[in-house]
Amino acid sequence: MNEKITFEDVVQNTSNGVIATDCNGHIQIFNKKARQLLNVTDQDLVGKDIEPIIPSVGRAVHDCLLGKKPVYGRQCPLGVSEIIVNITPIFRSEKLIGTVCNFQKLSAFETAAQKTDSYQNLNRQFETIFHSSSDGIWVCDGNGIVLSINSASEILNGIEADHVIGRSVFDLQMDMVFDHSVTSKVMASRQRETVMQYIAKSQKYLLSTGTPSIDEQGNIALIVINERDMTELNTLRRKFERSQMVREKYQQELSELTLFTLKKNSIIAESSNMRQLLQMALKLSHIGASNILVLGESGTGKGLLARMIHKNSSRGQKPFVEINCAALPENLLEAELFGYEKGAFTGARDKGKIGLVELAQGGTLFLDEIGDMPLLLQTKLLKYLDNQEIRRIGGTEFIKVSCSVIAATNQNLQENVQKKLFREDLYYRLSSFVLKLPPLRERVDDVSGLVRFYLNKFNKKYSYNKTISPQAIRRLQKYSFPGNIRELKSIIENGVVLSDSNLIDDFVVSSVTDEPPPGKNAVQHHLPDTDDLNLNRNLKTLEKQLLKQARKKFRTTREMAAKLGVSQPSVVRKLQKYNIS
Ligand SMILES: Nc1ncnc2c1ncn2[C@@H]1O[C@H](COP(=O)(O)OP(=O)(O)OP(=O)(O)O)[C@@H](O)[C@H]1O
Repeated sequence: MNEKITFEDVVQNTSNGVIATDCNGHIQIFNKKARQLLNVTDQDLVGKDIEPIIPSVGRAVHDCLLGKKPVYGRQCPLGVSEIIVNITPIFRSEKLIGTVCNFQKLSAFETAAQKTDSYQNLNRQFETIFHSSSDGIWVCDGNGIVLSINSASEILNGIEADHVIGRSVFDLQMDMVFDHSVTSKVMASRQRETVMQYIAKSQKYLLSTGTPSIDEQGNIALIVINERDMTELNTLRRKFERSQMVREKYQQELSELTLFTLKKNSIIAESSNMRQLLQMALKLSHIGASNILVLGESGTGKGLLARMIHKNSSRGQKPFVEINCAALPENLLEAELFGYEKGAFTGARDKGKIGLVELAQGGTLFLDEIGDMPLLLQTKLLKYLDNQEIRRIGGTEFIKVSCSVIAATNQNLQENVQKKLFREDLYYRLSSFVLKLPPLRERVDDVSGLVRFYLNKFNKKYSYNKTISPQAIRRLQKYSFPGNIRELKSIIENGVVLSDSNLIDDFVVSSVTDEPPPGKNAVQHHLPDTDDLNLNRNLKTLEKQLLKQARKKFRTTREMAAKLGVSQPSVVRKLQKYNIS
């Protein structure tokens, strides 16, 4: 009769390891297979906590006890191999009394299957990365055969993967898929290469970098090519280059404009220091700057510069009102500047008079010879500059006047400030921007241009066709021109008018003697033949003689001033003093 199989037999002979624990995780029952798989003795297991024996299974047991739920398919390391464990809670009358663990070793096949699974997972991850990359990616083998390309590459190159996979990059190049191949470069150099490709089909520029993967034998196993679309960047670069060109063109136009401006304003400036100064002046015009102080010796072109600043500013169409602060006595100057109401003072016109500041409304007020402005008037001017309003002499009403102010002087204003001849606050108010005109002797490069300019001008004016030789111009370039451009202008005008020959050289050269003639000095030459040695009287006589001579020779007081080396207002005052008309 067949022997009856007990439950014990079943448990002991099952191919799985079986361990039962109490609800504390202590081992109560185990079978042979369990002992075998764990490679332990009975004593190692009986009543022992499962966790120190197989920690990963122990943890699973505790999970099962805590959750009161089975734990299936837990993969746990066991020495160098792995086991797969199912743990089920044991209930009696619904009370949890322990667990039963059923486990078996993973076979080599099962381990391989597991590994394949994880490879598949990895592969899936790579596939996702490969196809979701916005950069194009190609993979070629060591012979340049395309193994795969990603979706971005299909778009960037305007191709389909099926049409290129399995083909050689050399073929693709022949078929004009791209103009040159980075893969072939990598194959030749065996190192990372980068090329810029033009893709005719998609009309894109791609920056392609090929990176080789070298195997253990030192052969190129794979070449991975990464493509980046540079079309956008190239468009941006082209736009940038275009805007650069436009900027250069504007700059060129600006410098041409400067030349044009100079021509328009009859300003000659060939020397670099003068050009720089004029550029600065034009900038001030364009920004609508006010309170510009122009410094420079007499005849250097301060008035001309002030007019240029005005003309080229947004106020150019508005009045340019010029007042020579040295030319009028204090009371008249005030009336001229600020105007007066009728009957404001004896001699005032019946109707009253509008002042120059008011006339300059919206335009430019040019205060020439500001250094000669009397102190009392300086205070009134400062008040106007601060409040932008004036009150006519004898008037009660304040009138708002907005104009830009340019002041000029050949004096050292800072020195005047120190000597208390000029108000310091006014000085700072007027000198927000300072332009210093160099004397002509410091801009020799301008001489020849100025000579040609004025020769041409006076030839036209007097209907002559006089000329000057380069040698005479060179002589002029060595002259110190105490009267600056005004003196040069006057020499050329006189040369054109007075010189007998067509060539004005002789006249010009004789006009520019810096040194007095040998044996005689200027004073001796003009000394009256008298026994009267009174210094003051003789100086006055000499001054009068010189003024008379200059009056005869020059048409304007400015020209006289240039030659005499004093300011024009002082010439005017002296002419009045000696009653020379
Ligand atoms: N760069 C220049 N190009 C051509 N002409 C010039 C130049 N600079 C000055 N001039 C001419 O020289 C003369 C004197 O110029 P301007 O009256 O402007 O000088 P200034 O410095 O104001 O003299 P002052 O201090 O005596 O008033 C003018 O006829 C002017 O046109």
